[in-house]
Amino acid sequence: MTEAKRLAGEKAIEFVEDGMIVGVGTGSTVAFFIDALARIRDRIAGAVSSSEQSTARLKQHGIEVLELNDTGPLPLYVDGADECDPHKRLIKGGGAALTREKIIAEASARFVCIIDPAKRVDVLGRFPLPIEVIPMARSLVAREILAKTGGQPVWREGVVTDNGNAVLDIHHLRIVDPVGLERELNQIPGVVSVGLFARRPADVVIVGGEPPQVIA
Ligand SMILES: O=C[C@H](O)[C@H](O)[C@H](O)COP(=O)(O)O
Repeated sequence: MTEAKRLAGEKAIEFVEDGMIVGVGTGSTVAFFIDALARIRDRIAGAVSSSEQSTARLKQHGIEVLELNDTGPLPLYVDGADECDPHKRLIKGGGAALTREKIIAEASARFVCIIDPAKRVDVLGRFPLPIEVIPMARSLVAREILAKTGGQPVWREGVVTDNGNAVLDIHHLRIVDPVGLERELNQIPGVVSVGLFARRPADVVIVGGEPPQVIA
């Protein structure tokens, strides 16, 4: 799968145009994108990063990292996913970076999602759904989710997000209405963000392979 991730990450470079500020996601697939971006760093105006991990890699490559508050809307966001359905709706957050990823996806005109073929599913939910929560609300949110969805919340113990919060992973969900579930879970007090990208799905999905498949 590593090779498929590399092929997807490198293909996404074709969406980068001269002078762009590029939104950059998080994860092992995005790492290949960042490495490819480094080869054209003189042609871009900088990057907005979704995590401390990606910021470190961007800076190692000499790519300037800018603040979203300073850049305003972005033309392009490139990020991976843990699952992707046929409508380009996603589960994200396996690396606990979901909140900043969601913010940058929302701020971007075009969201290009880069995945390996194993991430494709017909119905979302095989991958446990990550939820970022305010630490003091962890048990409350877990109880509400159990009651509302029947899914099994599991605390990702020891993990603290870049925003200082906790993560719950919801197992055993079969997500037939991703937009509705995203809306419902977002309303529970203490939820910071939900790793469902359904209201704002990807615009383009690149599936790594020889050759990569571009689904627009
Ligand atoms: O929080 C992490 C992100 O949502 C990642 O984009 C996602 O987990 C996919 O990561 P990877 O490319 O390592 O499979």
